Amino acid sequence: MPEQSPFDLTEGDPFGPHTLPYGVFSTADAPGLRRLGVRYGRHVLDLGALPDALPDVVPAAHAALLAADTLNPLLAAGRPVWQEVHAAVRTALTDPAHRTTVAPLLRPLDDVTLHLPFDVADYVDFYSSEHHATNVGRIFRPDDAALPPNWKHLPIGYHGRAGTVVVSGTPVVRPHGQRKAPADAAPVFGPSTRLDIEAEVGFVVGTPSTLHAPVGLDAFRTHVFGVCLVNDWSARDIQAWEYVPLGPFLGKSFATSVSAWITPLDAFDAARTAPPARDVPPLPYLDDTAAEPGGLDLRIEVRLNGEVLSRPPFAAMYWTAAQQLAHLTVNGASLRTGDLYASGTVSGPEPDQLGCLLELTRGKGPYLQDGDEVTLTAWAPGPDGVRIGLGEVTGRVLPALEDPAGAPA
Ligand SMILES: O=C(O)/C=C/C(=O)CC(=O)CC(=O)O
Ligand SMILES: [Ca+2]
Ligand SMILES: [Mg+2]
Repeated sequence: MPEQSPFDLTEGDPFGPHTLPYGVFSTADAPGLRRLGVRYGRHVLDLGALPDALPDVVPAAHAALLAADTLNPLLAAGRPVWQEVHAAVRTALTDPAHRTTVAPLLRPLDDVTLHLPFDVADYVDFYSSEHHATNVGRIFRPDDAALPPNWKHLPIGYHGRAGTVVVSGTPVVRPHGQRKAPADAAPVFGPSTRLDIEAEVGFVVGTPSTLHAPVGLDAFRTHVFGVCLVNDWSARDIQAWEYVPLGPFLGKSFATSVSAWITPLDAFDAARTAPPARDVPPLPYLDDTAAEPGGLDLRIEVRLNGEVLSRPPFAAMYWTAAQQLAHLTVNGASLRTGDLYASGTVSGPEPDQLGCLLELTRGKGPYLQDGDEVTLTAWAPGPDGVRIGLGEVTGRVLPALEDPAGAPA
C-alpha cells in the first residue's frame, strides 16, 4: 500500500481543517526541545519552523511567539493575532501550493511526546451542572435541599491548585489524607479509598484583564483562547471530611489532568446552542438572554479501562463559560494569561450521562482501583457535518506511596 500523504485525511477525521488545535511537543532526537504544534489528522505541524518555511504566509512579526516552548506568548498576543496565526496555519495545511514546503514540518503523532501546552496561572473549578449538583447534594447532604439556595443565582466555584495541573498521560498517584466517616470516633490517615474522576471541560484564558475591570459576557471571546478536556480527580473520602465550610481542598489538589490539545474557541461556532431555560432570572451581569447562545454542544465519553462508562452532554450545563468568566471577574479580580477555569462535572439527566463515579454508583462505589485507566474524549458538531475533536485526557492510577507523611526518624 502506498504511504498515505499527511495531507489526505481519513474521511470523518475530527482533526481536519476546521479543528486545528494547539499543543506543545518534543521528538526523540531532541527530547529537551519543546515546540509548538498544531494537530492535523494523525500529524503535528511544527509551528516554530513555519515562519521560515513560509514567509509569505506567516507574518514575520509572529515568529517569536511561534518559536516559544509554551503557548503562553501566543495566548497573551490577543485575539487578532490568534486569528492571523490560525489563518496562516490553515493556508499552510490546505493550499496544495505549499505541500512540498510544509510536508517536512509534519511529524507523525505517534513519533512525538506531548507536554502540558501552557503554563497554568490560576485554576478555578465551577459546579455548573444542575444534574451533578443535585445528585451530589443528595449524596453528601441528604438532610438538606439538593441545591444550595445560591446555586441558581451564581455559578459556584472554588480556586484550585494550578501547580498540579498535569497533561494527559501523566499517572496519578493515589493520594493520602485524612478521612472520617460519620460513624467513626476519630479521623484516620491513609491512602484514599474513594478515588474518583470528574469529567469536565476547561477554558483557557489568553488575553489578560486589568484589576477592577470586570469582564462582561460580551468580552468572553476577547479573553478566552480555547477549550480543553479536564479530569478533576477527586478523593471523595478526603473531600467529605475536609470540605466544611470552605469547600474542596486536598481532596482535589493532588492532580488535575488536561488534554494536550487546546482547540480555539472559534472552532465551536457550529456547536453553539442555547443553554437550558433558567427558572430563576439571573442578575444583569449574568443575564445572557440577549447574548449569542452560550451553550456548547460537546459530546463527552468517559471510558474506564476501555469500557464506556457514560456520555455526559455538555449542552446540558446550566451556567455557560461566558457567565462563569463574568462571575469570576465581577468583583474586579483580574485575569492572567494561562488562567484555566473548568466547567464543573458534566452530568446529564440520564443514568448513562453522569460525569463521576460518585453519581454513577450513587455514592456506594466501587471507586478507582490501582492500575485503572480513565480516558475522556469529546467531539462537537462542526460546519457541514464535520466533527471537531477535542482529543483526550487520560490517566492511570498508581498505588499510593508508602507512608509519605510518616513520623520523622
Ligand atoms: O457539593 C459538594 O460538596 C462537592 C461537589 C464536588 O465535588 C464538585 C466539584 O468539584 C465541582 C464540580 O466538578 O462540579
Ligand atoms: Ca470538579
Ligand atoms: Mg482536581
